[in-house]
Amino acid sequence: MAALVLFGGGGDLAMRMLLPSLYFLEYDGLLPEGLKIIGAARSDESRDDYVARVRAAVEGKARADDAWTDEAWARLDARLDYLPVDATDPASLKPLKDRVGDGGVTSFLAVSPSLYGRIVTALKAAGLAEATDRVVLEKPVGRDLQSFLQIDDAVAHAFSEDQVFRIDHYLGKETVQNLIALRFGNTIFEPLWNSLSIDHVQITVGETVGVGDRWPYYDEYGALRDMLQNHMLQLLCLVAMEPPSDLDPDSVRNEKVKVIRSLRPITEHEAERVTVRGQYVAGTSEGKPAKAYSEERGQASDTETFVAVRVDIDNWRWAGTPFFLRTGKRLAEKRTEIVIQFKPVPHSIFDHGERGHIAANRLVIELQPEEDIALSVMNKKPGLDQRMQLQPIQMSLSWGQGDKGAKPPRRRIAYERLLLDALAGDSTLFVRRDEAEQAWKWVDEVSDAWRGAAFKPKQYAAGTWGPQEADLLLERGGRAWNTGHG
Ligand SMILES: NC(=O)C1=CN([C@@H]2O[C@H](COP(=O)(O)OP(=O)(O)OC[C@H]3O[C@@H](n4cnc5c(N)ncnc54)[C@H](OP(=O)(O)O)[C@@H]3O)[C@@H](O)[C@H]2O)C=CC1
Ligand SMILES: O=C1O[C@H](COP(=O)(O)O)[C@@H](O)[C@H](O)[C@H]1O
Repeated sequence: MAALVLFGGGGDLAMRMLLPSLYFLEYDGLLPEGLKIIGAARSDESRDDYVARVRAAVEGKARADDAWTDEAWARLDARLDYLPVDATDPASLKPLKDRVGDGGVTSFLAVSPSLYGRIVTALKAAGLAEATDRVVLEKPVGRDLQSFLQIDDAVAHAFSEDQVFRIDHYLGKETVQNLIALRFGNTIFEPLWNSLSIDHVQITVGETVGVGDRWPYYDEYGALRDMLQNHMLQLLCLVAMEPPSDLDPDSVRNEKVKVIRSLRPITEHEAERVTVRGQYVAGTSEGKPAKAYSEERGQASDTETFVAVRVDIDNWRWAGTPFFLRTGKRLAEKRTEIVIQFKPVPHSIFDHGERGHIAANRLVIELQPEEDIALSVMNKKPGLDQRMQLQPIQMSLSWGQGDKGAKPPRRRIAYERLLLDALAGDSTLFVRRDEAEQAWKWVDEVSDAWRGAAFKPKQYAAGTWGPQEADLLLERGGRAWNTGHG
């Protein structure tokens, strides 16, 4: 690959995530030799000004991680360039094509998704969609199935599927990949990984931030389309999928798509029982007063900033084991976790009141703020009590704690893994067209059900875990959201 072109290379995503990731890859000596990195946007900015902005964006992050060296920066600086282009206009792309030559270009579209269709068409016309070229698309691709198909048809007209890399940055997170290792690198979990042993699964992505300046985008999408359609369904797929026969991109994605196709549709009639929509009102977030969403937006809105759903997967492995998903802005904590709640023992031999209580085993896969996998098991309390007393203990399977005293590995930005894979042409951790299509189909059904049932968001105070209906969603089945850490 001769060049990586960041369309929208001066924007928020590029400056906060992509360019720092590229610096860290450079620091670790992982970028392909000779790769040029070109920022491309409409602003008439000089190379020097652009590079100075990149340095300002990268240096603080790298120093905070104790990973800044002048040598690594000099190597990245030597690769960097900037070209003012309107990516929707083939004529404007001509100088870029001349600059990168024929050695293969990866075009990363860090621009508004509304431009994707026109940009890929222009890339093809400008000779930047040849067999050796690739395109990386940020989420969200589309706002519903119809708009997704419209954009993706244009993409398919310019690039073949193996040249297309649809990013879901959650798939680049270390613990998400560790989930694959846990499930398929060990024998002990697989026999238990089904509805015979697992009572239910919870997936929580809690954020403390509000929508803030992003509301023009967010108000059109809401939590269902911004988070559930992509990140949360991807996590669900990795928990629920059958073992793929190998780690080939298509083997893994074939299994994921089967899961999405097995999601039980949510009907208008069911919407109230199995889904919760919420929107934050004023409250206290991380010790500070927080405005209501409608105040941030400047007027009332029916967009949900919180969603919780009971998802049933209609297949042999998961029949009878619900998956509960919840995500929202301005929640009580920034916490992302997957909880595998095992069934209780069928009969307790320690049944002497509270002291003999047996908590069912629980596997907690924490992605944020810490990265850890912890299994809770019951254990005997040490001592000579006549009646044996039990206590739950947490067994941490954390990857960082292997060598005692050794510095844990630097926590990588998810985009590091994904950029490296896109440059190498490995699409295992990217979303295939049919996966995105099926996910939009299911999400459209949820959205239609909400519309049909005139289902408005319930209010919740900023700094809480969402509307109380989200608790009821589990309480109805005698369950509760995980509140412990681990
Ligand atoms: N920011 C984030 O945290 C996240 C962003 N995303 C996605 O990433 C993408 C980019 O988001 P974000 O960085 O926030 O957006 P920004 O608005 O900050 O940046 C967009 C960039 O696109 C450039 N641009 C606009 N039109 C054109 C054009 N015709 N040709 C070339 N460049 C153009 C703009 O520069 P100029 O005006 O100079 O052309 C600007 O640099 C979106 O798809 C978003 O949904 C996804 C997840 C998180
Ligand atoms: O894609 C998105 O993800 C972020 C949350 O990402 P995380 O890695 O910090 O968990 C979310 O804030 C944003 O709304 C959404 O577009």
